[in-house]
Amino acid sequence: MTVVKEFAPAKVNLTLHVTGQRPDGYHLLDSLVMFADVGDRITVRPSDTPIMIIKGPMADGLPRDRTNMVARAADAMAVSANIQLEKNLPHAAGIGGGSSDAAATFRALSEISGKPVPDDLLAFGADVPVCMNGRAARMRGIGDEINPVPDLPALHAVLVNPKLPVLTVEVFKRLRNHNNAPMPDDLPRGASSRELISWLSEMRNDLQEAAIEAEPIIEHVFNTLAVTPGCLITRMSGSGGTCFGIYGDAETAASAAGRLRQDYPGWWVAATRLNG
Ligand SMILES: C[C@@](CO)(OP(=O)(O)O)[C@H](O)COP(=O)(O)OP(=O)(O)OC[C@H]1O[C@@H](n2ccc(N)nc2=O)[C@H](O)[C@@H]1O
Ligand SMILES: Nc1ncnc2c1ncn2[C@@H]1O[C@H](COP(=O)(O)OP(=O)(O)O)[C@@H](O)[C@H]1O
Repeated sequence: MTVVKEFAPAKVNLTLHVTGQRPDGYHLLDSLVMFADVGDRITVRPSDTPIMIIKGPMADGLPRDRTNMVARAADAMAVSANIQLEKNLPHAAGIGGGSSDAAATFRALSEISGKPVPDDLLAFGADVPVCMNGRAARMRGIGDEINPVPDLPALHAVLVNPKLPVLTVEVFKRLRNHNNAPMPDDLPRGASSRELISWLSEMRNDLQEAAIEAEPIIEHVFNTLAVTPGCLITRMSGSGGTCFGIYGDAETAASAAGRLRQDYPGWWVAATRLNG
């Protein structure tokens, strides 16, 4: 029997500039996005009845009905399948878990059925188009303008989430400045990792203040990461609460992650490579 497996990587917003707001309330963004080597896993098998099985360390609390992003993607494709979601990423965490799951489901169902994925991926969430692409990209518009940025160096990072959900809509609601400067036109393509990190230090996540207001523990997560040995830069991803630190090599990142796990057993901590 055909079995298709797809990886749904965590999305990391290295930068997230909010540059305007449309009359319908949606915000214009300018974001440099990379994808991690940690993520969820989707396994799809043909089945006469649609089945969704959710397991994995972060499965608790996820919707198990047809509102789950995996089920939404399957229903939109009108492909009956047995879909297993191994949930490894925290949810409502600013790392696009639901969007990445939807994108992986679209890819897998397209492969088993031969059907194309829907044209309007944005209708499933502002992060779904960039997750469908799955590679480092500059994301603009409200998430619909995706330009691949192929020549970035890989980065060694630690992702930390305090396991408190942060709702994206609540963060945007608290945002006071809706018109901030975009990133420079030219991104540091072909840069070394040191050069990229130095460039990032001039960039922002414009949602950070609003996210901390919504969930003050994010500031603690951020400050805790910032003082881990070898941490070169600390940022928040998306609308939070996941923060990340970047390190010079995989060993330094792994040792920071080990220390954080020991000190904060209630937090989700992952050492990861962000792929360029
Ligand atoms: C902020 C970002 C940055 O990558 O990441 P996350 O924090 O979700 O990971 C995304 O734009 C989120 O994408 P996604 O989580 O798919 O958002 P959606 O479900 O489409 O929107 C949730 C709510 O966020 C607000 N929203 C979202 C995107 C956008 N460009 N402007 C907005 O104002 C709207 O209030 C919307 O109702
Ligand atoms: N497969 C899924 N994985 C994660 N969240 C999902 C999924 N399906 C539906 N959701 C819902 O989507 C919301 C956003 O979750 P997620 O995509 O993880 O966060 P974020 O938008 O912060 O990146 C949560 O409230 C969650 O309950």
